[in-house]
Amino acid sequence: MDKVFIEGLEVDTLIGVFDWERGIRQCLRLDLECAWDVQAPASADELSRALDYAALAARIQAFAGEARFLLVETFAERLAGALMAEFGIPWLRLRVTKPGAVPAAAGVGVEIERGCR
Ligand SMILES: Nc1nc2c(c(=O)[nH]1)N=C([C@H](O)[C@@H](O)CO)CN2
Repeated sequence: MDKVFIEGLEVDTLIGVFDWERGIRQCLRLDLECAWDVQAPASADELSRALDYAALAARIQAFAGEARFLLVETFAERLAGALMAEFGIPWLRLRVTKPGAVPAAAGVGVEIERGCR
């Protein structure tokens, strides 16, 4: 299966369950893999047939800018749904890391897979 991916995309968003988290913005780090045929855009050498990773990244930044979720689970689910619907992605794996949440850990978060390969 071919994939288009974005690795280590950092976004600022309002996220967290505690009162002190509702008044600040925090960084999330996103790793995204999307099933997408690479042969067709490669044979035509045309961006219009490719899954445009720059457009994906811009949409993710806009989503994070408006989001106000409590849980990283909710952030991941809603973002995955939006990207699949808007870009026609049949399958994706999305990992959302909240780097500062547990100081003794390099990162904590969730990873989800949605759709069919
Ligand atoms: N499974 C989760 N556990 C926790 C979350 C979360 O979003 N999903 N969030 C918090 C707090 O917001 C924490 O990140 C503050 O440091 C705790 N556990």
